[in-house]
Amino acid sequence: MVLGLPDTRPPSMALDEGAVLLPGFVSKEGAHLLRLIEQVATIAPFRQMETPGGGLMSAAMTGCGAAVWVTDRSGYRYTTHDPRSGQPWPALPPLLRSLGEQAARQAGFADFTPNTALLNRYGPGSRMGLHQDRDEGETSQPVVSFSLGRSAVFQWGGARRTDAVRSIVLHHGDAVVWGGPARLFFHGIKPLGHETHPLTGELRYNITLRYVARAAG
Ligand SMILES: O=C(O)CCC(=O)C(=O)O
Ligand SMILES: [Fe+2]
Repeated sequence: MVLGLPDTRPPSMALDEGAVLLPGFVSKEGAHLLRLIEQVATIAPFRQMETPGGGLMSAAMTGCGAAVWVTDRSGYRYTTHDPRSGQPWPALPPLLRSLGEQAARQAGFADFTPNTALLNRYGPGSRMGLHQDRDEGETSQPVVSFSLGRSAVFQWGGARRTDAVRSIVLHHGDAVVWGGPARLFFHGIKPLGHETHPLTGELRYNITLRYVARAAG
């Protein structure tokens, strides 16, 4: 949290069956996680990817692990290699894997075996439209999301795009886990404003840990 105010939120808040907000779950490790992001980005830099429709994603993305989500004119998919460099994606740092497993366990998913971390970087005005995470080829494992730096408004919907959407502010160090009946629920991020965070300035980072069962080259 910013402004030095005490965080009065409970350690776990249910959003839906299978979906949990864990306020401050990684706040102690936040600075360390930001350094890990920097290390990944040295090898596989953040880039704004092209959508199948020809637009640009407003968040810049990269990732690490066995396979990473990419988008270009030919569609959405996971690849084992960074298309920019032709090299395998950087390895998934053990700390990330372990924090992901711990958050999942806390949310009731004891058997999470993450093999990828997608990294999103949002600047002022960056957003992520309402979507489902459905390219993993596997929905029996949850998605674990860590928020770092600037706060953002997370939109949490339901199984259908037209379901009501709740707005939840995610702060530095917060984790959200969704799996089971909520695994394919729609979610997104509203456009960021212009506040700053002591560790990241105007930027927000998000890490999602996932288990990917299918990937292209
Ligand atoms: O930035 C976030 O909190 C959500 C990111 C997300 O939904 C995704 O990467 O699929
Ligand atoms: Fe998502």
